[in-house]
Amino acid sequence: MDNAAMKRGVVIEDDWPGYSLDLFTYPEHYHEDIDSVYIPNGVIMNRVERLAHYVMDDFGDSIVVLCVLKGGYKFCVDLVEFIKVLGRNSDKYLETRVEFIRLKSYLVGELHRNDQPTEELHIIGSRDLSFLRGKSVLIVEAIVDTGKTMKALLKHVETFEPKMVKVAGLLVKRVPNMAENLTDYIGFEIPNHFVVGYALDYNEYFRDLNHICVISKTGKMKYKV
Ligand SMILES: O=P(O)(O)OC[C@H]1O[C@H](OP(=O)(O)OP(=O)(O)O)[C@H](O)[C@@H]1O
Ligand code: HPA
Repeated sequence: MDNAAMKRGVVIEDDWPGYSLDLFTYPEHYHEDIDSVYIPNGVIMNRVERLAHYVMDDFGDSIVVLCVLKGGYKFCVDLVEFIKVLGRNSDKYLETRVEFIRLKSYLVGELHRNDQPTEELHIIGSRDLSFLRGKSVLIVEAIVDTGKTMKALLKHVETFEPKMVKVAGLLVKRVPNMAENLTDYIGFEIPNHFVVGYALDYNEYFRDLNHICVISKTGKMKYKV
């Protein structure tokens, strides 16, 4: 596989319908709210393990992992766990310090409402990132959609003069005017659908779903605010 293809991660094509819900287990109360299992949990986990290998190969002996809340928490936990396991089973140990950051979009004063991104982004957690100075930083984010969040965060992080910054995005959406080269480690490149699960939410619902799923019309209506 060439470098460019590897960089895109697992590419999920536009016509991928996902797996029938009957083939997997999931919380029964979401039965009407999701259309399909888009990426099963086991596939996510194996891909995260692969990304942990890439991270191990690229970084020296220590990193600061900057987890973007809330969506990034599952990916962050699993990625760091795989990095630790790899370290115990090889002659290289990558020390990880984990920090958290939360971004809030202002305009209507709320985080993403329904599935519509709002405009301006402000850091609301861990504003002072001076501990990043001179450090190797890995930003861990669940999804890069319009790329606005990541662009704003990268700009903010760079002001603290880290030694290097890389971005791990579990999902990158294929959207018009897709922001190229924001993400160094991509789990999956996905079509422009609103997805939930594996800590990704729709108005705070579905974070407790282990698979990544496509929300149904019923689900959108039911949890609309
Ligand atoms: O590329 P973008 O279009 O900027 O979208 C990506 C961001 O949107 C979501 O966060 P959200 O604001 O919904 O907060 P949450 O993770 O706390 O739910 C997601 O977790 C990313 O951080
Ligand atoms: O597809 C998505 N799902 C959940 N949260 C998101 N934030 C941006 N895009 C998405």
